[in-house]
Amino acid sequence: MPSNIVLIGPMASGKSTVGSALARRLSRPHLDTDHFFVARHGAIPVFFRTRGEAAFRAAEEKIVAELLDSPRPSVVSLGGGAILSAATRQLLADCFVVFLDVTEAQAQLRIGDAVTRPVLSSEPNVTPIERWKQIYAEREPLYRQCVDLVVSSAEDTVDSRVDTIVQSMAAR
Ligand SMILES: Nc1ncnc2c1ncn2[C@@H]1O[C@H](COP(=O)(O)OP(=O)(O)O)[C@@H](O)[C@H]1O
Ligand SMILES: O=C(O)C1=C[C@@H](OP(=O)(O)O)[C@@H](O)[C@H](O)C1
Ligand SMILES: [Mg+2]
Repeated sequence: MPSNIVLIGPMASGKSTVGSALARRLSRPHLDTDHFFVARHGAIPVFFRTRGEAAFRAAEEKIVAELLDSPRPSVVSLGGGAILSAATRQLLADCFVVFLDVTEAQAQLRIGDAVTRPVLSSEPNVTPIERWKQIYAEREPLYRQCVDLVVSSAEDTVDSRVDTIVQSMAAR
């Protein structure tokens, strides 16, 4: 079994939800980088407003590095933009990296009003789902660079996604 399993993908692809279920299935700790961020720095939308995105990315990079250095093999759910950091992408080379894909229609149902994800309201006159699409297009090459397993958007339930990840790891 690889040391850390890391879930990456766009906002609302299910990284936090699937990560939690996968960790339960494997009896591993679940480390969600956004939860650690909030515990250390407070709410993400407030941090974006007061400190800006560059400060968020720097703090996020530090938290990801700390969590990937955990002494116990863990399931780590990253925030959707964590792979923007070259240092983070480099650390992922030693992990089993799972990209959770999601369609625009699924994302639209799942992002809600986007208040908790400030990058979706960063452009005036662009709706959250339009912004989600733009960001996904910008980041997709980076996601694909890092990945060991792609879980297709056709695998729609949390349980089927967990099954696919466990089976793929067992086959290695
Ligand atoms: N496979 C799924 N089917 C239906 N809803 C899901 C699924 N995965 C996640 N969700 C829901 O979508 C929303 C976003 O999921 P979340 O795990 O927070 O995504 P991420 O961490 O990738 O942004 C949550 O409300 C969650 O309950
Ligand atoms: O994609 C992004 O830039 C972000 C994704 C969020 O996490 P989720 O992908 O878990 O929603 C969170 O880290 C922050 O709002 C920024
Ligand atoms: Mg999340």
